[in-house]
Amino acid sequence: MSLELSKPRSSARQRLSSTRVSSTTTLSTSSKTPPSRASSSKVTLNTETTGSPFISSGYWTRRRLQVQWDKATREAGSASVMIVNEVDGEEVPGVPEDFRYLEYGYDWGRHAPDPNFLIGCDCVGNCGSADSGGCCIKHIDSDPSELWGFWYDKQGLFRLGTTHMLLRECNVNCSCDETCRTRVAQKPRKIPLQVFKTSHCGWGVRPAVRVLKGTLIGLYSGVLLKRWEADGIQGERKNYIFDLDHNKFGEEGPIQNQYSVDGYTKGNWGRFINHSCDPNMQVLPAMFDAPEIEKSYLVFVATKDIREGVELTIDYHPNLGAPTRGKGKGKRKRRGSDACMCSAKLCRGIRP
Ligand SMILES: C[S@@+](CC[C@H](N)C(=O)[O-])C[C@H]1O[C@@H](n2cnc3c(N)ncnc32)[C@H](O)[C@@H]1O
Repeated sequence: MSLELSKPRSSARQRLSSTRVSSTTTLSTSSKTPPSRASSSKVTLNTETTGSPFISSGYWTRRRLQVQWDKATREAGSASVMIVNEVDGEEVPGVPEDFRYLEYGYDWGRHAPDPNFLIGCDCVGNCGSADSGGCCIKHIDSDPSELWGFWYDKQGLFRLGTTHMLLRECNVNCSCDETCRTRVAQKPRKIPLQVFKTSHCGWGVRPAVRVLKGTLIGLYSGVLLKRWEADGIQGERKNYIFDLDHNKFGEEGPIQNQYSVDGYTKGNWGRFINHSCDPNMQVLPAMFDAPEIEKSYLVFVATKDIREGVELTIDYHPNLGAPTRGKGKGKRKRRGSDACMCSAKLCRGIRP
């Protein structure tokens, strides 16, 4: 999946590739089948939580995993994430035995940012209000893509179609207060979600309430790794790695300065987002607690009004262009390990 900030675009360019290119954020989807549950092959019937005969495998039971997620979301002050399966007997989504739910942000490890280098604003109160001083309405480095703030409307919805491809929010060094209109991605997630078993794409994510176009649904979380470390990861874990390879000029710079997010053993609901050729979300980078763009967050933004219960999806490879009927499911193969199983009318047929 990729994001390009150098050109004014209204949607993120996303791609799947094991060969990374500059200015991209990649979510690898190379495994043959949706990862199933934890590592142990022992299969037992579990009736612990619901009384129904869900198939349990390995360490995780539905109840154990749900308790962990409930605790983490509560502690983060976020809305709930429920595990739901109305399709078959698989009790839990595929997570490794040492999985830890991380609702918000990154496990920075050795790469913790230094907030002292964050540039703050001098606004008073709520940036953009008549008496704030208006310092946030300014160009930084004469670059319109860095126009500070105001890509959100008064309801905190992202103004889709603006040229801003970087959500630079106010931060700890700003003089404004918590009511500031630019602080949206950094706030706890408000939309309650379900991680649910889909009919064809393993587990996916859906909202438990209606979601308005422009809503920032939340952030992708995980362990921050140097890109060269992430490049060495193989197997199932590779499916949960996002490369943070966007930057202001669309150039990546040396690999030593590039990062990826590994959502495999630590992560949130974002690791279960499936691909669709006609998605209802896009991914944008957001900065607010790290001065380096290479360490920005990945934010899922609704690009349509989404009804309760409709699966949330992104295009893993939007730079392939819009699918057309001629190149869609009618003509391309939909079998095999790389078959796209999204139900879009204009499905490309092949999963990127
Ligand atoms: C990041 S994971 C998404 C969560 C995954 N469905 C699960 O159960 O854990 C990416 C994997 O989901 C599956 N997947 C996602 N979108 C798909 C699609 N449109 N068609 C088929 N499989 C898909 C593929 O197995 C892919 O490697």
